[in-house]
Amino acid sequence: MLPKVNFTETKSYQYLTDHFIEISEKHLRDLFKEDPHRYEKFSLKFNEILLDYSKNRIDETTIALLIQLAKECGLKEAIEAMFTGEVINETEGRAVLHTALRNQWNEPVKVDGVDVMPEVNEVLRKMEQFSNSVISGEWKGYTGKTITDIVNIGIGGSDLGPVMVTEALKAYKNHLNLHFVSNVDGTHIAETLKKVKAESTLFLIASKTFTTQETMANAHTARNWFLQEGASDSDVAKHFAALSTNEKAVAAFGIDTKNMFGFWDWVGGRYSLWSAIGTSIALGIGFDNFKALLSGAHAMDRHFRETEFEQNIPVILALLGVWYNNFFEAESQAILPYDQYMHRFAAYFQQGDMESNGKYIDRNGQRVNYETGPIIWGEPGTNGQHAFYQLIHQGTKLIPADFIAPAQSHNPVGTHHTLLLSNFFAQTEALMNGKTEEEVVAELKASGKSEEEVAALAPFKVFEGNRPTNSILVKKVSPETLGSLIAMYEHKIFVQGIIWNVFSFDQWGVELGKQLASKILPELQGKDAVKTHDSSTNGLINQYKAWR
Ligand SMILES: O=P(O)(O)OC[C@H]1O[C@](O)(CO)[C@@H](O)[C@@H]1O
Repeated sequence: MLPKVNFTETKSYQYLTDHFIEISEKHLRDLFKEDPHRYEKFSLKFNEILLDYSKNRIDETTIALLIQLAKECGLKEAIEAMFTGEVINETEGRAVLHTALRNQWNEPVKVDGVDVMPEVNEVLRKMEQFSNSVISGEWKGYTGKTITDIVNIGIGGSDLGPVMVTEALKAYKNHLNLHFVSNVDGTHIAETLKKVKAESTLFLIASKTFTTQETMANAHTARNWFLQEGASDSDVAKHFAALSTNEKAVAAFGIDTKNMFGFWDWVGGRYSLWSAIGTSIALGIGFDNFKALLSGAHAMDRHFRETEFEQNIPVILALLGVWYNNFFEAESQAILPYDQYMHRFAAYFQQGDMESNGKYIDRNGQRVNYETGPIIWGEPGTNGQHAFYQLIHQGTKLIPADFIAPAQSHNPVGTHHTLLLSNFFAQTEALMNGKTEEEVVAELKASGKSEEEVAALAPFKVFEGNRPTNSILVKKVSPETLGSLIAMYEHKIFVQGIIWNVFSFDQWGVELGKQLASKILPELQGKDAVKTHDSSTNGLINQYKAWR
């Protein structure tokens, strides 16, 4: 069982409330002037990842109090409860063990007294065999041709992780073309099918439950297309595989369960890229690279479980997030990777974070009286700079941001990487220091502007600064480092869920829309005018029916 503490009733919260008044009046510029050792004090290194969190609106007391808060909320016990397979997803009655999927040291992990590692290793072995045989060309399609294209059909956690990872690790890609179909909008599958040939395409139907409406609709369309292209029912086995926990539904769909890669109910959808859901990753970058991704995540798991909170990267990131969310009242958190390959990283953690901690009921079943999960957003630098950074620099909202960049590029073309990184370093410095009125006036005068012009323009050119950032500099975006980075954010989300006292591993909030859609579907299919809803919903449905 997880602790169920209201963090706003702890002693450390009270101290933090007083301390906040003091810190909120200070400018980061001054904090750096007062203490020239901030970087040494507020940076951490783990393997080839450096976290510099010195450009945050904190001092040593802030960190000490936040750590005290984590302790008062029972974080240590909670971490152990997760790693040891306790049923911490209480509303669904499940353990939470994505860490077992990447448990490369193979220590036993027990669920209901049974070690899950033999089963985990067995699925990994099957994924290895399968991906090797498809990549090598040993696996043949129904006309005897080798496979050239993989189409992963899944949504949410059965799509976002594989998409994000295969994009981030594109530099490691082999000859197989990867396609991902998620949206139930027929355009997504139709446009994908235009690009592939039935005889050389392998469809992976990725769905934990194997009941998700979008995925099932796309899977049926793919199979119908496959049969229309000249293949027969008996050819389906060579071209369709399932990644799922639901053997019965897989068989009912017509996929040979020999081609099924299983996982377990203790793997949450948004934490499932490490499981059989990662088969498209293993196919696209090879099993050894997939294994390296798991190793990187495992290394971060050990760091998270074994390191004192003061040096614990996910814990520190989480506590900084709580500091801004609950004291500075920041509503969102930006994730800004200065790496084009990582262009889906923020989108991936929109599900990871917002589906986990976007909850207003606490673990006692009570409505919370404080803010929980932030809005996560972001785009890769430098594109973001030319889109929304204006608001981060001079807007009225405080947007704490994580800047992520690799020191080495996979594409060292001319001076591109140096240009990119000069922006990475410049942005966090600019956000921290800003530009004072004095500096602006001096600059305008030096450019030959009149007194009047200087006075008129100056307010627009001033940057308050004092905008907090984390800089996460990695050596290179390798499978190991990416694995560690993903696990780092997963654990950050876990820590915040513990402090906010929410259940981070269920997602009841996505059910209502699904329920209503299934009620509306037959109404759309019928001819009669719809009168069963409010006037807005009726009006919209009936106009749709008139226009379609
Ligand atoms: O893998 P499944 O069962 O198709 O579910 C897909 C997604 O749907 C959700 O349940 C809700 O969006 C996610 O948590 C999950 O990742």
